[in-house]
Amino acid sequence: MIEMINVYKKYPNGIVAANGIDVKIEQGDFVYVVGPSGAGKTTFIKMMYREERPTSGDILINGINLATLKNSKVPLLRRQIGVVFQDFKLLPRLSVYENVAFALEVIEETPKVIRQKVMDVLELVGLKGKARMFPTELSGGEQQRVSIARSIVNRPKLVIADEPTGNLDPETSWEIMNIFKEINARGTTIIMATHNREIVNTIRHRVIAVEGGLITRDEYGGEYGYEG
Ligand SMILES: Nc1ncnc2c1ncn2[C@@H]1O[C@H](COP(=O)(O)OP(=O)(O)OP(=O)(O)O)[C@@H](O)[C@H]1O
Repeated sequence: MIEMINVYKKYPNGIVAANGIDVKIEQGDFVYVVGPSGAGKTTFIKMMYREERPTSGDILINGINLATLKNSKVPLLRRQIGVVFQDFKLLPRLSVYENVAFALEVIEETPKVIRQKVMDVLELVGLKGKARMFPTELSGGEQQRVSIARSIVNRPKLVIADEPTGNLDPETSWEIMNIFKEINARGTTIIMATHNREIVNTIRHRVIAVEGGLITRDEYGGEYGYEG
């Protein structure tokens, strides 16, 4: 379970990107975070994996308070949270297999366990046959599949995605959504910031709307509700 209590975030330039956010997200929820550009969506989700620290307030993830968590404990936290970005952030010199294995190797898994886990997730995302290829040899959709495989290889209970379909064509975006659906069906919480109105209005889930650093709407099965 994730809980934010009166979370406030002011950047050094004086911009307030979170202005007293209170929210609870239960294990297994699927949440879209929507809102206009500059509303504070990325800040909201960055605070959930401690990419940003709140200026004040508490952020509890399964009992761990991210507001006070020591920097030395952040790598351990990150292994429990999968993160997916709009621009994939794959390592260009590593193969598909190595990009995914990298996340496991840092926790000193045995080669046999690594191989099994990597091939299992590559199968889940439909890329088992492309394990030896390099990111530049893949389509955008395939690169996003690798990035999703990497995010779930440690079997995190939470996957956070910031505009995961932002660089993809509509058909590929639906395919990527199917993978998130599969991950969510296994009990993993998904928190996804998105500008994709069609997806939000078609595959209905909880919608948290952020505007001016505040949650202005929080609705199960809600609509996208913005023009942009
Ligand atoms: N590192 C930073 N330093 C200073 N200001 C920042 C920083 N990151 C974001 N901001 C500001 O905080 C506000 C919220 O930004 P944020 O990226 O969270 O919005 P967003 O809703 O994700 O926008 P978009 O949909 O365009 O990605 C904006 O005014 C932005 O300029």
